[in-house]
Amino acid sequence: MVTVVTHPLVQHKLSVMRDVRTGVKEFRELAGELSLLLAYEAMRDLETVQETVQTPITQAEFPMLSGKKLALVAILRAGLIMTDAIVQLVPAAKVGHIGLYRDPESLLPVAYYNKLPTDIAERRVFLTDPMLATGGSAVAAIERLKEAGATSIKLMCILAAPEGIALIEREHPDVEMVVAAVDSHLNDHGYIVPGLGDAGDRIYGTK
Ligand SMILES: O=P(O)(O)OC[C@H]1O[C@H](OP(=O)(O)OP(=O)(O)O)[C@H](O)[C@@H]1O
Ligand SMILES: O=c1cc[nH]c(=O)[nH]1
Ligand SMILES: [Mg+2]
Repeated sequence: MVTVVTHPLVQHKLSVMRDVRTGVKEFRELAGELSLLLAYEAMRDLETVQETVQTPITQAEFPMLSGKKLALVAILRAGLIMTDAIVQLVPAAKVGHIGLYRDPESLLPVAYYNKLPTDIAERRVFLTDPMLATGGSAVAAIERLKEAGATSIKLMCILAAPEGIALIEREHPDVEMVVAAVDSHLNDHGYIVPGLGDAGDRIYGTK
């Protein structure tokens, strides 16, 4: 299942990120802001329980977060910008990192790092990567998470291609996706069209 966050604030920020004239500083800031807005939607179904709170006026019952604890997992590099932002909203969440880069010729993911919270099986996992293109990187990351025992995984992306969404739905139908937009298609180099270019390079200024 995929949820597209159509809120005008999300769409405006994404449109500015797409603009080739948007520089590193603004791109990073927008990616962080968009991540917070996506997390607001992705975490909509977090469980709460009524707890007694003493306000300055009286005592009453109010909702507090309950249920499974959270883990934010970034697909390196680009996913880091998202977890760095989202952890501000959920400071008790543990953060994991899965290092993958996409081989430019084969477009297949190459793994170089894996560090996950040891109790990930007991946590709700929010996996972040700004770009879901062929879906190969996200599928590889989900496999690492499931091998480590994760049973509740939501994938958060800024931009997705139909090809990537179809692959996740086929390989991991239990993984819900929350994205800001679904673009038209992939070009011959596996880039999302119209897209926003190479997210990692635009975040870190490496090209
Ligand atoms: O869906 P896919 O076809 O696998 O492509 C998407 C992947 O490509 C980009 O990472 P990249 O390999 O450029 O690495 P980086 O984050 O280190 O820049 C992006 O951040 C995703 O991880
Ligand atoms: O369009 C794309 C596809 C993969 N990775 C990116 O950063 N951008
Ligand atoms: Mg990557």
